[in-house]
Amino acid sequence: MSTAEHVREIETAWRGGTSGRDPYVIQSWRRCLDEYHLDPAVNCEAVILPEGRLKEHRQQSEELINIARSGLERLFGHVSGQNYVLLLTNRQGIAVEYFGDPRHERDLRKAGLYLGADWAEARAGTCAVGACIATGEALTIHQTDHFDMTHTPLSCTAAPIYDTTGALSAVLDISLLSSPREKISQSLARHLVTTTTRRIELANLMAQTSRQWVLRFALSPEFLDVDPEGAIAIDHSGRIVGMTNAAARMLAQAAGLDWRQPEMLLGQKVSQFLNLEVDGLPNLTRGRPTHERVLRARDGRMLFAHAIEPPPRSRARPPSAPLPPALREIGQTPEINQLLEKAARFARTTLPVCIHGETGTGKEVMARALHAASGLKGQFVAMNCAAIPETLAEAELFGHVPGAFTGAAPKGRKGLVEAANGGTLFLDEIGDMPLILQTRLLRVLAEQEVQPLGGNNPLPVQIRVISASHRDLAALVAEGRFREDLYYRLHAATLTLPPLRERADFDWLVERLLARHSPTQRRLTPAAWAALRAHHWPGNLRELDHCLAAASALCEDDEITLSDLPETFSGGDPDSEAAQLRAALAQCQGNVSALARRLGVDRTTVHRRMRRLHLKRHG
Ligand SMILES: Nc1ncnc2c1ncn2[C@@H]1O[C@H](COP(=O)(O)OP(=O)(O)OP(=O)(O)O)[C@@H](O)[C@H]1O
Repeated sequence: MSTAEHVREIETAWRGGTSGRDPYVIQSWRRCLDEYHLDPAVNCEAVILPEGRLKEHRQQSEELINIARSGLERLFGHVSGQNYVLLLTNRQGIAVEYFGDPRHERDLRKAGLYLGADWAEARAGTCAVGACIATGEALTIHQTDHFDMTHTPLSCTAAPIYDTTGALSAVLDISLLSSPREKISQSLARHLVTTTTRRIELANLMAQTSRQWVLRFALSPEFLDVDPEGAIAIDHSGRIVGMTNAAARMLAQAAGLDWRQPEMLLGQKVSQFLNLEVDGLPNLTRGRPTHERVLRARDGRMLFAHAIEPPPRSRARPPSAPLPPALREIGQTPEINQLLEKAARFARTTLPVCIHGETGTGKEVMARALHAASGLKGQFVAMNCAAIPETLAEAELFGHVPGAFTGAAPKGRKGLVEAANGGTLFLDEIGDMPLILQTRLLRVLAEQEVQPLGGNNPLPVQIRVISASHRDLAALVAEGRFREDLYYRLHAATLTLPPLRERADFDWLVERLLARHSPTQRRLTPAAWAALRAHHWPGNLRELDHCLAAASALCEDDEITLSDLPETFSGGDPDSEAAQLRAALAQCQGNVSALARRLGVDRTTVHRRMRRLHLKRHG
């Protein structure tokens, strides 16, 4: 088909002319023209994200990739030798996992059948991943079904993967660079992807469920125990707390509801949908023959069911779930790990969290990680209470209506509280918040609504507040400079970050920050390592970050030496006792015994001097 013919066909279909295409193809063409304003006459190359952005997307999808991997490997095994490529994309349409024949890597990359490819409909036009995200259904976009002529050689089949709350979380796509002309040739591909996504969802439900019953079901008894169609997680009171997409469709059909409204299903009693009470679950376990484990849905359909009992609660602490990826980035010691496990538990709640720690210890980084791990859909909005003059802070936080005060924005302005609606409001240096603002903030938190300055209509808001301070807030309360009621409201949960000088993962942090600042792999010489380890780090991670950024900028080859470090390390005042001792320590590569031998004193003397001069011990 020529480009002109293709464009003509799209235009005819857009005007409502008859077409032999599947309705979902026509609907996607319409979206491309009406919503994304794409032009079918203009060819666009496949978009592949740069390494850094791909890494972010992969980190966010890490848990899913791990659960999906064995299903993907198995599927790739089935189709190997037939030139199929598998892509797992996130819900934005970015390919975060890829299985393809390395011999065709160049062609696959060019066609966008590659890791990091962006298959969002708004950018790629009609394509299987994009249409699957838009419709939530499995489908095939075959050759000239594609909107953009760049993609018309391809045949792509995609199926959605839903999380246990019924939200679309990923798409599995199986594609061919070249395929037979008939679209029907891809029905087996469609069957394979839907089977795989169903199994991935089942595996995900099992992985997410530890304290609930799981009810698996099938329409016929033969495959019930080995390959069920769907599954539901049920809590001890008989309410549905998780489900696969096939289960959501079954439940919705049973009650005459729409499966696309999972909120109508989650939290409901299972007895609303099936002739089953929670007490009946033990009768559906494996101990009973499959053909006797029969249930009837409220619409009269018969189902075969398999109930899996929650594992008994052991007295010992259960092994902790893997940390959300955003939190894993923060540190590596057993102490930090304990803190991160605590943070992961807080992240799953809406409790206000107060983060303590000296300046630069990573309080904002922790707040952002908590937000990322919370799954909240709204934004992360930060305000530094110490940086904004008292006169402006009120309007900044709560917004204002037009003409609310002299100098107000003519159209009014949305405040940070409103911007954070549905997300997280991070209040840094909360101890510096003026008392009048504390009173207003308390009212917003108590009433869950905000009234912009000069306005009469309060707006309902749902925000999660994370606050941080390097000051002793309890002391500020005692001095009457911080409201006691606000203090208790913000301190539902607390996290305290250790100063850098106390962190045993210092070397790990240095390596990570170095990688962040050096495009190429850079090493530190032993003397530079020793100088860094010996430093007292009053500015904590921020100071370390800046120090390594400066050293990376100065360093001309792939080795950072003592002279690349800021002057304080190589001894700004070479005659000062601290500088001399630091330099001598660095020359001995941080080894206190070696230094003691060299100075002709014993080790305790060296240690005493180091303590006095705030020098840190090697390692
Ligand atoms: N876990 C970490 N790994 C690497 N870098 C980090 C980590 N935590 C913080 N940093 C870096 O340290 C610097 C300071 O972090 P952040 O702003 O979160 O600290 P803070 O405690 O909020 O500071 P302040 O008390 O001044 O508000 C930033 O450059 C950040 O990138």
